[in-house]
Amino acid sequence: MSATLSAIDTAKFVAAKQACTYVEDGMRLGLGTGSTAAWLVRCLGEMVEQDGLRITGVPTSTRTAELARQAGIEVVSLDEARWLDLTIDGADEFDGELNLIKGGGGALLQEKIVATASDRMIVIADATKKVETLGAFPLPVEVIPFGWQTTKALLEETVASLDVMGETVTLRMDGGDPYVTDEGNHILDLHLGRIGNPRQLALVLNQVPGVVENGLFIDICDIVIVGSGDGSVSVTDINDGTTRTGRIEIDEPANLFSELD
Ligand SMILES: O=C(CO)[C@H](O)[C@H](O)COP(=O)(O)O
Repeated sequence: MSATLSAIDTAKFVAAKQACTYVEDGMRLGLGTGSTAAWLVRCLGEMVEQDGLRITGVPTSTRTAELARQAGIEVVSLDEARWLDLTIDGADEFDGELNLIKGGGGALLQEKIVATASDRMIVIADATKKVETLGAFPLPVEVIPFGWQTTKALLEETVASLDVMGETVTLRMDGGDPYVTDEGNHILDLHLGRIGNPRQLALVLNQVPGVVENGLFIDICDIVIVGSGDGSVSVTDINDGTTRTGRIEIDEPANLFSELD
């Protein structure tokens, strides 16, 4: 096992480390899902173990719940926590207004509920997630299994007016079977290329019968932390319009790294 992190893992790690500076003793935290959020959970676990940090975490997926428990973080349900101080999560894309596409990992429903139930949401990402206009990443839409083909046809009709080309709506697969979310639903990915008006689209999609939730996060994210492979970070806060830069000293996260293999 190499002890050196790749540039992309370093970027995710330093973004997660920077996000940890927002975490205070006693906080109730929403814990995101995905490879970047996994770094966060490992970093928080280290703070719990080594610094005696006391936090409770509400995971946004069974995967994150398992990881958080392994890391020694006290896990509670959202119904137990009711309201959260902060949610930290990854994203598939973010734009200049800090609107997001999420759900590449299939956890968009719990992620949106948890982030919305938080005083603040911080997104941690590497620079590849920043876009001028959302939509190059296929937009995930969670739909109930009943009548999903009808829902797919209605979604195709809905997005037809957006002037998109080709097969625009595809059922996400897991091996040979439809992907099943933690809530027992399926995911339809919308290949739009460009989303001119994400705010409007988010509202329209949720009007289609069978749609449970879509992966557009509008006015939910407060701060985006972008990490880079050289250890630098940039922090953009939508509330005061500032972007600050800094650097995280990377002391080899050997104990964290070992859990990746
Ligand atoms: O929305 C998500 C899961 O549903 C993830 O946050 C998103 O897919 C980013 O994942 P990663 O950090 O692995 O790139």
